[in-house]
Amino acid sequence: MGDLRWWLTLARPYLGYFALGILLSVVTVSANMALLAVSGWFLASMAAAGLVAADFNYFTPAALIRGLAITRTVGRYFERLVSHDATLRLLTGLRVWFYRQVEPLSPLQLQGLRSGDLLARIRADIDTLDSVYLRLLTPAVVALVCVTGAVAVLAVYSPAVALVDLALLLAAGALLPALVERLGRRPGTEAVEIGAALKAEVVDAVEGLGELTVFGAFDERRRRVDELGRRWIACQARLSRLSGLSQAGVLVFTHLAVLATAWLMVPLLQSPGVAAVDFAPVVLLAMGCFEAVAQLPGAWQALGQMRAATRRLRAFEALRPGVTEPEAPVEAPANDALRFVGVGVRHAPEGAAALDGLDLAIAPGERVALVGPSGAGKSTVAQLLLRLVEAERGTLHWDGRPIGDYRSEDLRARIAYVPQKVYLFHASVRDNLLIGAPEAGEDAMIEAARLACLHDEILALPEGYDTLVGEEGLKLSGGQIRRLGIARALLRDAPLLILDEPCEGLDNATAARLWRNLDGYLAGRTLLLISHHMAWVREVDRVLMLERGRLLAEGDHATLARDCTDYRRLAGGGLSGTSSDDESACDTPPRPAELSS
Ligand SMILES: Nc1ncnc2c1ncn2[C@@H]1O[C@H](COP(=O)(O)OP(=O)(O)OP(=O)(O)O)[C@@H](O)[C@H]1O
Repeated sequence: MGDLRWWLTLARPYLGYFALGILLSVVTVSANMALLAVSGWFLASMAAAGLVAADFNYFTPAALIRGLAITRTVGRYFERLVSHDATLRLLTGLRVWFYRQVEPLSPLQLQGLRSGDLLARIRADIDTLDSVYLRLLTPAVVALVCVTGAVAVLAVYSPAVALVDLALLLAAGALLPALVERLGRRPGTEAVEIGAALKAEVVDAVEGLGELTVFGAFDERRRRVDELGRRWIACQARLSRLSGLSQAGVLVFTHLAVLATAWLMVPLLQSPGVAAVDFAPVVLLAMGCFEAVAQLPGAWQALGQMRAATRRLRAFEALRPGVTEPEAPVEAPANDALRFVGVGVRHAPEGAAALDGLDLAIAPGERVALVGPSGAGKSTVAQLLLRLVEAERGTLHWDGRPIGDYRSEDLRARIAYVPQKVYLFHASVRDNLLIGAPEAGEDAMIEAARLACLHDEILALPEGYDTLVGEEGLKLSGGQIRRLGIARALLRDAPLLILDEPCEGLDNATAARLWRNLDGYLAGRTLLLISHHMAWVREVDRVLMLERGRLLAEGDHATLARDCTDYRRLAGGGLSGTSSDDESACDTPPRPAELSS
């Protein structure tokens, strides 16, 4: 009931269309029932008049029959038109609702969902819900109205006939659906869940096709897809069998009603007030009533699927955006003075802290490198600045104000970010470059590509800047993808540049060239470099070393390389003039305060 209320709230803007569609459905089904009854009466009356050679005005009933036939056809046409229109509007409304639930969520909150599963929710689950109107509400209202009307007409001839038919109609329109709903609940729920898992598995397998082939894991994955496919088909087969049986059940009740009505009508034909020609219309009307309930078992059978789809969609209602926007935001920051005071971040409520009381400061225009072992929390610092995660404790000040005072949009506008994994869209090189700066001109784009040491390689592609990069940049090398990500960020012309592992996949000569280009570009900008590439780290103003979410040491590269064992161990062979295994110089790492003093 709660789910139906939820659905009705979402469908409120379209209730007028639904009401019109249902009204047209009632008119169509009523016209059909009346057509059967009037035709029966007409044929019987014509036959009776023929037997006794009496005069019979057949013009009026013939006109009525024609009128009912036209009403039925035209009614069906407009009913389909209106109900399809209403359904498509509802689909749009549901998709917009779903998008509104997902949009404020951080990409990190959606990471737990497989992309195929998200696709299944936005497509198949929403499609399932559109049938609440077509398959559930409309047949239920039509059955209620038409059966009430028809039984009232039957009662005029014989209360006994009306009662018996009502009982059989209840059996076909209420008892049978309840039974079918009970039996269809489990396969219906499973069909939705297994269908979604199947989509997710197939999308995952296609995305990881390269790895599966190289590691010889393709057959195992195919076996899993086959298994899910088999289970899904089994659910569908059970649902189809149930659907066939329920339709057969409606037919059985229809024929029982015809037999019972005929059996009860025969003795009544002797009584005054009932004419012999009434036999055919009463029996045909009793039969026609079942058209109104015929769809109900199927509708109730789909209830299990509808409930499962609703549950999967409503799961998003419980998700709150990971980052809250201020009610009264202040002006965007004027500079990039950043100060972390005791900042703690946890990616999952029950998970370990990614940042655990981090204290650090970055001055506007400073070039800072964030180093530390894997999992130390370096990327989390970038995610905090990008407002993808929120600190659970401590404060992060930006231009002297807590970060939560600003609109996320304003902060992101100040940042050019190259993530650890650069994502390329299946579009041209140009489109991928312009994502962060759609207004940028051709010259600015080429300049950014030059700075990222990519321009010549783009020109060598078959269609230069118009070459399609393929799914996730399949047609480019790892180093090219990374430099495209860098060029895209540089084109944004933002005052704070955050580079997360920018040298990954680059040879030393290209990395050196790239740094020389960046050196000029960075004038007047702030750089936060997250890197294990010592050739770049040694060039920045200050190195901040993190470990387990805390600042372990800070200073310039030379000082750290001289005084800090952990830094030397981390830098490994990247330190010239310092032996990485000479650990005697700094047995206990200097505290940040000692180093910066
Ligand atoms: N989306 C996430 N959900 C749950 N835990 C996460 C998530 N992202 C990071 N973590 C955890 O937070 C901690 C810090 O991760 P982070 O990515 O910031 O480390 P890092 O220093 O950048 O590591 P690397 O050098 O390997 O990129 C790690 O323990 C990691 O497992």
